[in-house]
Amino acid sequence: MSYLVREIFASLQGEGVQSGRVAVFLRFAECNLWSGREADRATARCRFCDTDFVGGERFADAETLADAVAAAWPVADSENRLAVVTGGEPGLQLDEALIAALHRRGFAIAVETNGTLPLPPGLDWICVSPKAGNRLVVVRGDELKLVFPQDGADPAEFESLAFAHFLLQPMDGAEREANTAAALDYCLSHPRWRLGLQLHKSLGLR
Ligand SMILES: C[S@@+](CC[C@H](N)C(=O)[O-])C[C@H]1O[C@@H](n2cnc3c(N)ncnc32)[C@H](O)[C@@H]1O
Ligand SMILES: Nc1nc2[nH]cc(C(=O)O)c2c(=O)[nH]1
Ligand code: SF4
Ligand SMILES: [Mg+2]
Repeated sequence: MSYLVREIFASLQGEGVQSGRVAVFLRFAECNLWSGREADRATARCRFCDTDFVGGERFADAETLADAVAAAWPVADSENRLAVVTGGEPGLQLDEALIAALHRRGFAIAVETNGTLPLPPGLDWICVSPKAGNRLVVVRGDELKLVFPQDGADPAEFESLAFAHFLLQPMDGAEREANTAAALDYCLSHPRWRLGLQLHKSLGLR
């Protein structure tokens, strides 16, 4: 299978429980909840996206793509390699062949997903970020990272799911400050939830 990739870059994981860890980001093009065009945002199934995932480069097969990810690892040795597979929605393209090819190159593989599409087996870390009004099919994993607040996605709805960590990530945009205060308040009164801030944005990283 071939893959349409928006970008590949090294940075720190800026989100979630693994925040601060060095990673290569593999950002796939395309999402099942938004076209990525501003003209469609108001009618999309997910309307607050902070990411440009339109277009990119086509990789012919898993080996070629895994080579490009490995080439982006910032140091010569392969200690503690992590690939964060994101998008767009990685559930559209990520498959077992790519997982195997990345594992062969020494990467642990984390995925950032909206949880509405089934994932292939073999992932090392699954982060699901639910989008209000869109049914989850990925109902277990390592972290559930809810962008907060969202009308129609009360944190309490997700607490019975089989995740090891529950995080609120303030919705970025015009209301970021107010959303951060609201998320902090929620966590202070609901200790199961941990506040997750987008480290890369405050550091000016990608
Ligand atoms: C761009 S998405 C790509 C992965 C996948 N489609 C998803 O939604 O999880 C990466 C992460 O950014 C989060 N995100 C998107 N827009 C955001 C915003 N405006 N503020 C805070 N987090 C946001 C998503 O919820 C997700 O956890
Ligand atoms: N540094 C950095 N960390 C991230 N964690 C999740 C990201 C994403 O867009 O999925 C992201 C991102 O875009 N940059
Ligand atoms: S599901 Fe993820 S990639 Fe798709 S529009 Fe929403 S935040 Fe962006
Ligand atoms: Mg991002």
